[in-house]
Amino acid sequence: MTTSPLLEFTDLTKRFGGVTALDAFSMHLDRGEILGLIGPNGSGKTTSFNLLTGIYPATAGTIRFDGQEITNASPRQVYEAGIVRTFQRSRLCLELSIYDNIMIGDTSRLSQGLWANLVKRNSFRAEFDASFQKARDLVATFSGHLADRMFEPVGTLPMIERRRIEICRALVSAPRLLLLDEPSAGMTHDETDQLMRDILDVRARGNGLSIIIVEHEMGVIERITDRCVVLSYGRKIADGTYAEVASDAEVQNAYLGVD
Ligand SMILES: Nc1ncnc2c1ncn2[C@@H]1O[C@H](COP(=O)(O)OP(=O)(O)OP(=O)(O)O)[C@@H](O)[C@H]1O
Repeated sequence: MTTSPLLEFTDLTKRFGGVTALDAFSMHLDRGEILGLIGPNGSGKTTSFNLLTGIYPATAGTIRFDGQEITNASPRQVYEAGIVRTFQRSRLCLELSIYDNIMIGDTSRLSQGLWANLVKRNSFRAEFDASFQKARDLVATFSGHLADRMFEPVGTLPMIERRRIEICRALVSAPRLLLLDEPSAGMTHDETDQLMRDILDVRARGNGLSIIIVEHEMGVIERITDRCVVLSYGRKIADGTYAEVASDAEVQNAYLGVD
């Protein structure tokens, strides 16, 4: 069994002109771990996700995933390595169905192009049925009644269900690392509570999934994370359990301006 970290940042640095968004940030994520990446506004959390997923190149430093260096890999290479993300703002196509939205996340879904599918109807049908079943099974693990509405447009669903669909879209490619960017944004307290249960369920189902969650709701972080890394002005200022980092003087100072 491999015990090396699944993910490692070493001295990861990103400058945008004169702004240092990440400053020699080093951290690791263990296999199967749920890690909270927290810090005040502008501390570099989203930039970390953007470097990890190939949206921006790093100015310096390295990213290793499962023993391979992936610094500056393209978004496609990152996806193929098994890293997927959800976004702060919903990226669902509201006019499209639940099924369509989920299958956008699975680029392995159909092996042939349009013309081959028109000619070879039977093999297309078999591939379609398998992909539909896969999406439906995944949705059913979150919500039985949603699984019966796979062809309804996502725009008719409440926020919690939309978030679930986004998570299903991320999970349909069977990733090893799920990045959640503020999953509670725009949801009520009760919806957030349900979503936390969903996330813990996803992890409990196993498959070795690891999760990094960026979240401003500290109740969420406290309840679902195994460990937290705290950023302030692009620098790591604490690394430990929620209880440890919450009682750290530098963390309290960064959040509250308390000395
Ligand atoms: N594309 C960009 N161009 C210029 N500056 C940027 C860019 N992206 C981020 N920054 C700057 O980098 C710093 C870190 O921003 P980042 O969005 O990573 O913070 P964050 O911790 O995710 O904040 P929030 O909690 O508000 O989402 C900020 O000063 C931000 O203004």
